[in-house]
Amino acid sequence: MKTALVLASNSPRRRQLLQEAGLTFTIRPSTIEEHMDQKLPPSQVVTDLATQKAESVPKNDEEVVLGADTIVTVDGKILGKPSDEEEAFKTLRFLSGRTHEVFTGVALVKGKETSTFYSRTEVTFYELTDEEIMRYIGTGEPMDKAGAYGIQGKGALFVKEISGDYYAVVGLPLSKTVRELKKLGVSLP
Ligand SMILES: Cc1cn([C@H]2C[C@H](O)[C@@H](COP(=O)(O)OP(=O)(O)OP(=O)(O)O)O2)c(=O)[nH]c1=O
Repeated sequence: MKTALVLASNSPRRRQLLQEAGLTFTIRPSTIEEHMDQKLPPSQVVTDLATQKAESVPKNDEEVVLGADTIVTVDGKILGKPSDEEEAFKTLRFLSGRTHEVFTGVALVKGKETSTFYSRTEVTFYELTDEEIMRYIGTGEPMDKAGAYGIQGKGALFVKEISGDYYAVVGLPLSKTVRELKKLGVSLP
């Protein structure tokens, strides 16, 4: 019996990345409240949240459930999704002209076993003017994204340098995920 993949996510980006990789899967989004403990290391924050998401959805014995979480950190401060435009502005001001880290955690649940891994990517932004930030916020792009930007969208214009997995910044370390899924019996058709 082939193992089927379930994506425990509402994120259109995660869906699209897995589709583009050629995987077939069912979407069963998790509805957990995301609570982050700012005192924990970011790698643990993202793997914990990914685990909570993946373990919260129902599955059968032939299914592997994938949950993921992405956060941005700078100076030891964790930045999730902005709650409003003002917070998006403050976040982007904060990220302007400096290097931040993007952590994405992934959890894969099969039967009673949960395995996790994470990816860390460094992203450096050019100096941003207030006008540039305001114009960007006007596009609506920052509001559902960690760190208030999307590297796959107009946020790309802020990026001076990136070191690590681009796809992990978008929301899923794709090549690593496909490799780990293969070990659990989920393979490309
Ligand atoms: C930094 C960055 C984040 N993001 C997104 C990826 C994630 O979808 C989002 C962070 O929020 P998450 O809480 O990781 O995910 P989500 O709420 O969108 O989806 P779900 O919990 O149902 O899986 O930020 C981008 O799309 N581009 C970027 O450049």
